[in-house]
Amino acid sequence: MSHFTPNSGPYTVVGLGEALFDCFGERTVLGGAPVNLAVHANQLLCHAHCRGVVASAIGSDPLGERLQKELAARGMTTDYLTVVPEVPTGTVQVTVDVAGHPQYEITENVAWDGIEFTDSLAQLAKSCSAVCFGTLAQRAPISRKSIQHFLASAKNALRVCDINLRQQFFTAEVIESSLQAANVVKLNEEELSVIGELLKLESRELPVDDQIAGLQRRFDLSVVAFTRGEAGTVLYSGDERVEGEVPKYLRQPQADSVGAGDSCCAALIVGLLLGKPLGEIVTLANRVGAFVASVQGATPELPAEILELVGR
Ligand SMILES: Nc1ncnc2c1ncn2[C@@H]1O[C@H](COP(=O)(O)OP(=O)(O)O)[C@@H](O)[C@H]1O
Ligand SMILES: O=C(O)C(=O)C[C@H](O)[C@H](O)COP(=O)(O)O
Repeated sequence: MSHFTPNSGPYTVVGLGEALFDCFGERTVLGGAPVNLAVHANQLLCHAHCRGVVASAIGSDPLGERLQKELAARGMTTDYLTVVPEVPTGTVQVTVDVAGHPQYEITENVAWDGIEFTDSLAQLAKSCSAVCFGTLAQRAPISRKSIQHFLASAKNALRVCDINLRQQFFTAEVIESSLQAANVVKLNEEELSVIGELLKLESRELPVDDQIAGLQRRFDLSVVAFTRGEAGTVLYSGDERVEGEVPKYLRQPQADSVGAGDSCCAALIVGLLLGKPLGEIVTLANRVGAFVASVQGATPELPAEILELVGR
């Protein structure tokens, strides 16, 4: 595949996988890459009667209830959250260095490890416009199977793999099958290097552009998004390589870059669905990512000047 042809909407963008709370000491905030992604896609698209949706599982506990309330407060459906009563809602301990870069300690045996492929998820898979998934939620077999089923059923959708390699929770096999199932991939330099090694890509010792060309040759990818923190995002599609200006937002005290990647990925998906040129998409992705990196937490309200870029 060299290009994705968007349909005319209305669009449903699904964040599929871990739904959890990021814990910064005593402060706990909504998190999980698929949740962050869906919240931002919902903000960017809701003016056009489109939506971001979280497909995950929560425990039968106060954090599970809070997760439902937080999504509802953002005007989002909780219909695709199943309850797994025996285990807790997911949590992640986040530590942030002086530059605002996070490190994650992800709790095991939690509700999002047990996402079942229910009839309602099967319907969602058939009807959604885009689904974003990663490797972390595939660490346990129940969720791994459901994610694979979902992707196999989402034949007409943009299937975006935000690879998000976390701790020891990935294998070469999961990376390989995820890249096979995807038509768009988002990754950063460290992830590119780990993937190159694990999949024994011939291009793994070459400069980044050549490594990405190697990835494009090996997998059927319409777009590769390469994220570089404050240096901004680069998009690769066919022979095109597009980068853009990275805006400067005043960094708030206590700012952290948690969620910058997820929000940037949401902007990428929205831009592709709306059929925007790659140059406009990279501008939007850089703005959204830079804004989220300048504030505390992963799911802030986006400013009007960003929403206007998608035609609000
Ligand atoms: N400190 C920053 N200043 C400006 N833009 C940023 C900053 N951090 C992230 N971004 C934007 O967000 C995108 C994704 O952030 P990054 O932290 O690189 O994601 P990932 O989670 O994929 O490693 C970057 O490519 C860039 O566009
Ligand atoms: O789900 C995970 O993988 C987590 O570790 C929880 C975090 O909320 C997000 O992942 C943040 O993701 P970034 O946008 O890459 O900063």
